[in-house]
Amino acid sequence: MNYRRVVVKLGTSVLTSGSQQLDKGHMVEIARQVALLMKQGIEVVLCTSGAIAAGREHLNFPSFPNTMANKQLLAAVGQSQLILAWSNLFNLYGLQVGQLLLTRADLQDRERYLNARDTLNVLLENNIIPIINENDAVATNEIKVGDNDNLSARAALLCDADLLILLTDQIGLFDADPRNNPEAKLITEVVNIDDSLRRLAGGAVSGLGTGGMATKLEAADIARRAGVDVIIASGQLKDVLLKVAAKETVGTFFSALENPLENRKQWILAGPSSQGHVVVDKGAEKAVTHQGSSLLSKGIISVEGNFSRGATIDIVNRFGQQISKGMTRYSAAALRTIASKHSNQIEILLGYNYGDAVIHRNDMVVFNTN
Ligand SMILES: Nc1ncnc2c1ncn2[C@@H]1O[C@H](COP(=O)(O)OP(=O)(O)O)[C@@H](O)[C@H]1O
Ligand SMILES: N[C@@H](CCC(=O)OP(=O)(O)O)C(=O)O
Repeated sequence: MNYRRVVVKLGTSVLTSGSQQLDKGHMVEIARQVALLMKQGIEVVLCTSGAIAAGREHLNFPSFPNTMANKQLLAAVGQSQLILAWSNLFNLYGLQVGQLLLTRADLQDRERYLNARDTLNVLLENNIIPIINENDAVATNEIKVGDNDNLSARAALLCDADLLILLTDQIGLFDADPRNNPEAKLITEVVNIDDSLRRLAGGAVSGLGTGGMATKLEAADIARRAGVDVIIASGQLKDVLLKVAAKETVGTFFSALENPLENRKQWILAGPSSQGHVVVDKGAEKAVTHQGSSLLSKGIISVEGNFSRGATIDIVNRFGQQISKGMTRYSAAALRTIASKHSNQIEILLGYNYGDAVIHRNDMVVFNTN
């Protein structure tokens, strides 16, 4: 099957070609490839980093202290330069762009999530290239997605893409960080994203980038669970986007999972940030991860955070590993009262009952932790 709708994420490392400023020569090369994909009938969404780098360049590399306010200043200055550059470069190919600046708060609220989805769709239907970045100028840590790898995966879900291409400064994911390990080997295909793979990706981050390969794996995990193929490849590889569209083997490929999560679970995975967590015992861990069960109060050992009923929380095992994320039917205070108690005690202990399941199976996403 040919790709129909593609999200392309460009890291700072690609936009600057490893320098301290935007490499417009390289950006025009990306614009050329996108224009050719569109001629082939493939719709393209760009998720572009580089606002902060562009801000530094535009202000002639000021020696500001590295505070949140100064980063927001750089992003505010740089984002306008970045979108101007993209707009001018796409105009060379007769194409128009539309800008979407998002934060986690926009994805957290289901209604705003659906609004962002409508905007993306209407831009694409009108042959306008959506250009997405995090709204760094207004985002505080609490409402940030935080890195554009995760943001691009969420964009892929929002617009129902069938492919996410993460372009970076390496030719793909290696079995060790190639910067410190010359023996590192390229992994051409990933079948399972598990803890042993995450350990390979824990390493360094290039010059101005955020997150390294760890955030690319998080992004790949979110996207493929929603039925989106993912490729990590080099932004410097000649005709990289055309090669991907022609199904040539490039970089590291993650095939979409065969049974993608339904829309509601995709949103649980990609939308709200977790407000807290419950630690569960061995039996509950097994029931949730291997038996397709809901989480019951009996298996809860402890509760962290101060969340309300309906909040999204993590389920964590005794070793601190996250095994699941879902929507709780009980507040943190209520859970502290009913933790480790049998479901038939809920009404007696609380004076009300929202059901036996603390997190119902239909409201939870389970992770692979091997
Ligand atoms: N296993 C790995 N394979 C490839 N790169 C890795 C790995 N572990 C860490 N890295 C680092 O991740 C960097 C890319 O991430 P990042 O700097 O955030 O780029 P971008 O700006 O493209 O998002 C690479 O330059 C590399 O040093
Ligand atoms: N939103 C930020 C980029 C954050 C980010 O994830 O950077 P990168 O790892 O280079 O993709 C910016 O525009 O500078």
